[in-house]
Parts: sequence; C-alpha cells; structure tokens
Amino acid sequence: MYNIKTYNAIAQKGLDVFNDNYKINGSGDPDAILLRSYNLHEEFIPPTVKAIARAGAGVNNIPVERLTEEGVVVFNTPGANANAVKELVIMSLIASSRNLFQALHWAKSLAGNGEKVPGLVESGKKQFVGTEIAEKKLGVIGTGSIGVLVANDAAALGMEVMAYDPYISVNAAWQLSRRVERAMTMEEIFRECDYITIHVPLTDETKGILNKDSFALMKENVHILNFSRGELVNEDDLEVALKEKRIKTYITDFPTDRILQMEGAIALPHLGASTVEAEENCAVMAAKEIREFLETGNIRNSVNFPNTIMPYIGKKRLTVIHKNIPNMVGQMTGLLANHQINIANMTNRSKGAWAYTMIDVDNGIPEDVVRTIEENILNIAGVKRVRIID
Ligand SMILES: NC(=O)c1ccc[n+]([C@@H]2O[C@H](COP(=O)([O-])OP(=O)(O)OC[C@H]3O[C@@H](n4cnc5c(N)ncnc54)[C@H](O)[C@@H]3O)[C@@H](O)[C@H]2O)c1
Ligand SMILES: O=C(O)CC[C@@H](O)C(=O)O
Repeated sequence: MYNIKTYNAIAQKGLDVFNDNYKINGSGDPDAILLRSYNLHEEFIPPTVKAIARAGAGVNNIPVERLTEEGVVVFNTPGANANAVKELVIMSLIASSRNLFQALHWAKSLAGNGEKVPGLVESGKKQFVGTEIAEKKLGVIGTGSIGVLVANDAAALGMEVMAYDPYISVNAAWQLSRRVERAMTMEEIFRECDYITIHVPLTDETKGILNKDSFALMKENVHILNFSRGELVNEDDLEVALKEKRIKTYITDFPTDRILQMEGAIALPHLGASTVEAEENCAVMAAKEIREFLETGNIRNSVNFPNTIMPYIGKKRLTVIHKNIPNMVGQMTGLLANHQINIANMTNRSKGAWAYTMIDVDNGIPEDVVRTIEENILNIAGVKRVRIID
C-alpha cells in the first residue's frame, strides 16, 4: 500500500488515477507528494518520500536541488496546462490594447444612474479608445509549451511575431509557425516590439530578466505580459518605468501588494492554469507519473533525474539512484554476478551529476539474498537510493 500526500486542490480525476493500492493523505509518512503551487521550501520532507510531482509546469516552489541530493525524483507535467495559459494571454493581449479592464470598471461605476446610463456611456467611452493588435509586433521570450502556442495564435491574429529562446527544443521548433521570426538576442525583442510576453521558468538565470536595462531599450508605451512568475521582473524598476509611462501596461498573473498599487499594472489572481481542463490534465499526468515510478521505477517527465523507461515485465527490478561517475554499473553487476544472478534486462541513463540504473533479474531469488544485494549496492560509494520492485 502506498501513501500519497497532497497539497492544494487536486482535481478528482487525477486522484482517481490511484487505485486501491493507494491511500491519499493516509496516516504515516508518505511515499510521494502531489502538489500544485504550495511552497515546499520550508517544509520537512520525510525520507520515505521517493517522488514529488508538480501538477503544473513551474517547479520553483519545490527545493529541487536539495531533493536531488537526497535522491528524490521530482516530476512536472509539461504542456498539460499550456492551452489554458495561452488563452488567457491572448485575452490579455487584446484586453490591454482595448483598455478593457479599466473600461469594465468604469462601466460598472455608472450603476445607479438610471436612464442616464446610455448617454453617460456614449459621452464617456472616448477615454478608453484603444489600438488594434493586428500588424503590431509581439515579442515572445521563451518558446516552450506556452510560448509556441501564444506565438502561433498571435501570428494567426495578424500580428508580426518575433521569438527568442536560446534553448528551444526540437519539438517546439517543429511546432513554431513559419510566420514567427527568430530573434537572435533578447535585445532585438526589447527594441522592436510593441508587446512583450515572457514564458520562461524562474531560475537563477531568469530572475529579474526584465529590469531597468531592458525597460530602457523598449519602445515607449510597450505592453508587457507576465504569466510566468512575478520574480522575472524587477519590481523597483517596473514601478519607475510605469511612473515614467515608458511601459503602458504591465499585465501579470502574480500580484504583490506593491504591484496592486502601481498605476498601469493589471493583476490577475494566478488564473493561468485555472480551467477545468488544465487542472484535470495536470492532475492526471502527475498522478500517472507517480504511479509509474512507484510501481515500475520508470521515470517520465522528471526535472532532476533522467527520463528512463524500460518495459516492466513483472520480473524483480532493482532501481538505483547514483552519482554519474565511472564504474557504477560495473560494481552493481559484479555484485549480482557474485551471487550467480542473471540479468534479464538493464538500462542506465544520466542527467548532469546524477544517473539512474534499472536492472531486471529473474524472480525466485531468496529474500535474504535480495536484501543482502540491496545493502551491498547501497554501500557502493556514490549510490544514494536503492529500491527493489516486484
Ligand atoms: N500563470 C500560470 O498559471 C502558469 C501556468 C503554467 C506555467 N506557468 C509558468 O510559465 C513557465 C513556462 O511554462 P511552459 O509550460 O511554457 O514551460 P516550458 O518548459 O515548456 O518552456 C519554457 C521555455 O523557456 C525557455 N527558456 C529557458 N530559459 C530561457 C532564457 N533565459 N531565455 C529565453 N528562453 C528561455 C526554454 O528553452 C523553454 O523553451 C513555467 O515555468 C511557469 O513558471 C505559469
Ligand atoms: O496550479 C496552478 O493553478 C498554477 C500552475 C502554474 O503556476 C504552473 O507553473 O503550471
């Protein structure tokens, strides 16, 4: 029986992925954690936890580096909420151009004026005259799951689109419309675009990527959209740029008290992935990743360990998380050979400083021998975790 601890509201469809062999938030220490935006950085994570799945894309709420050192596999759900975010970004692009948020607020303020309302509307609407997005230039920073969809749809709406992503995946490159122009530097985006939308993860490299230097390069009256993470933008610099009216609108999904008080800033309450479809897609994908890992050892969509898939045919499987250093596999197979154990199938993959090995052996090996092998493998320098699955 496995115990899964959840944080945040996880869609029922995702929880339904777990069968009778699982308890959700049962008593005792968990085997895995399933969460959305809950901040795990300050949380005690018991050593029984083998996997953590983020039902979403960003993993900045999870102490990934520390967990990697502890041999805990962290998963996310690439692309599962991309369409939801894209739709909100396209809506915001148009809404910011047409001053829609301010206009709605003003129209509501006319309530109580009785028959005068139509006249007040006609005389007051001029303050909300906007611009059209067609033929304007949109810069997309980061063309992963969300950025590609935004770029393609904006192009289809008649915008000129320029995209920057020095690490673009082959898959994303295949999906990008031929109408999207490639920027070789972020500066090109800053200098040329009327609208800039950012779709990169929050990392040490991207923190504060939009700051006074980038604002200084931008066209006057630029609209900036940030549906990725608040910390990508330097708030001090943003405040100045908005005051100086360099930036016309800053639309974000990540309000802070300060941003809520800035004129020209429009904040949504982190709604990007809040659709029934996205919540279900993410929860189902995350739950499946946890189940597959716990039941077969296979790793799919991990952010800190190599994706490693080997068909599980019901044989006893040893899974080993270890440092990516020479002779690890040799030492493990040597130990098995010492016990006259034949290897049926094997795989070894690495990601940076870490590696993962799965070895299938025939069933019927006495339990005490299995335990000895487990202990011996764990004693190899560089091995972090060993699991026997049968
Ligand atoms: N508002 C929401 O509810 C919501 C929902 C989903 C995702 N997000 C945020 O959006 C981010 C992007 O999501 P995604 O699904 O597109 O992720 P993704 O991993 O598919 O794409 C991220 C892209 O950013 C690129 N990138 C990384 N560093 C870069 C840099 N320095 N310059 C330019 N490009 C860079 C990567 O190459 C990748 O193509 C997530 O990390 C998350 O923080 C927010
Ligand atoms: O769970 C959510 O609502 C937000 C998820 C989003 O921030 C993500 O990074 O995917």
